[in-house]
This record gives sequence, structure tokens and C-alpha cells, in this order.
Amino acid sequence: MREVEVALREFPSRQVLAETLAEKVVSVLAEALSARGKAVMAVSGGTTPALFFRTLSDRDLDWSRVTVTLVDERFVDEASPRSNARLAKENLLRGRAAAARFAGLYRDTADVEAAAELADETARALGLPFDVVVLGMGGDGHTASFFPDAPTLADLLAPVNQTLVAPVHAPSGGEPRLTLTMPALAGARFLALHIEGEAKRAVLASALKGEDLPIRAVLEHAERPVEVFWAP
Ligand SMILES: O=C(O)[C@H](O)[C@@H](O)[C@H](O)[C@H](O)COP(=O)(O)O
Repeated sequence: MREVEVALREFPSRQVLAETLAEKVVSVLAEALSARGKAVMAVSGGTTPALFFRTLSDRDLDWSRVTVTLVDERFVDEASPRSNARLAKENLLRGRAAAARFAGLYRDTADVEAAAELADETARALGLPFDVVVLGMGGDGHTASFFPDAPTLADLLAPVNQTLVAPVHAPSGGEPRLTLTMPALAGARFLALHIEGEAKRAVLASALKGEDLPIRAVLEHAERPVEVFWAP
């Protein structure tokens, strides 16, 4: 079992967490723009990030040189309330951040495998390492679409992967999924895990103690210490 190193930051409220995470993300993106003239950020979907997204969207940054992509996506179009692209566009790509470019993962193809091939080309064109990756985590210890019941979980967790975007079929994930693979996550210049609530704090604690959860694999392979942002 490889050692993991995390910086656990606990906040008194979800609002203070959102403000602090937004401030950190802006500083990393601004440094990327200054150093390389462009920046790439991958964000997660689900229910946790909305407040963080809205807080970040109002921050002052040259958003026109930032590309926002997704850590994972459900194989649905933006008309679906399950769409992470829809969540990002409604909550993050508004206000000042409306100027950012968006590179989603969903493609209107016959199956999720075909969509993953196209999204993989897009992700490659963005270039690694991404500057910012913000992960969420489910109550089962999944992150991205690395679901414990995914038949391809071992491939998804492999530190070396020839593709940056993979299709996922996991009963617990609902629809077929599209997910960034481990290299795109583990190599991030700033890798954050944003979780809220006591239940997820306990799941993280189990992972830190060595429980073999998908989140633990990401913590183990992260090239830099993962910064955990937690609020009750
Ligand atoms: O598409 C998704 O669902 C997310 O990217 C996923 O990895 C999410 O981060 C966790 O499932 C936590 O989701 P909640 O924030 O809804 O608990």
C-alpha cells in the first residue's frame, strides 16, 4: 500500500469553504495564465459543487484564456437534469466566468464508447497536466466515475493509461459515464477534493486508514499532495 499525503482543511460552513476554494483556484489559474498564457480546469458534477461554482464564477480572472472541462459526465445531453455540463454552464460559466471556454465530455453518438473516443481527442488537445482538478466523492468512496462496481475499475485506476477519457458502465453510476482517467487527475498541478457532510468525512477517514476505495487510489497516485476541502 502506497503512502498518501493530504492536506485536510476543515471549514465552519459550506459558504466559507466555497469562498476559500474559489480563492485558491483563482490563484492557481492566474499563475498558469502568467506562466503559460492559458489554463485548464476540470471540475466534477453532482450536487456538491453548485455553491463553489457560483462563488468562483464571480471572481476576477482573465477567463477568456481558461478552458473548463469535466472530470466526468453522464451519457446524457444538456437537456437532461443529470448533465454535468448543464450544471457547470448554469452555475460556473456565468457572470465573469461566462468568458471561459467549455470543453465538455458528452458527444451525441450512438454509444458511450464512441463519445469517449471523441472526448479523448478533446482532452488530449487540452494537454496535460491540467492546472486545476476538483474532485468530488460519493458515499461509496468513488470519485470521478471510478465506481466500485465498474467492471473496468482496475483500468480506470491504473496510473498509466493510453486514453485520457474512458467510457464507464457501472450499475451504481446510473447512466453510462464518461470519465477522465487516472493520469489526467493524478498529474494536476492543483488537485482538490471537495466533500461535505459527516458521512463523507468518515469515508475519507476510512480511505486514509487504508480501505481499498477508488478515492484512495487517486490519493496514492497523486503527484502532489491532495488538498481536501471539507465542511459539515
Ligand atoms: O458525475 C458525478 O456524479 C460526479 O462527478 C461524481 O464523481 C461526484 O463527484 C460524486 O458522485 C459526488 O456527488 P455528490 O456531490 O452529488 O455527492
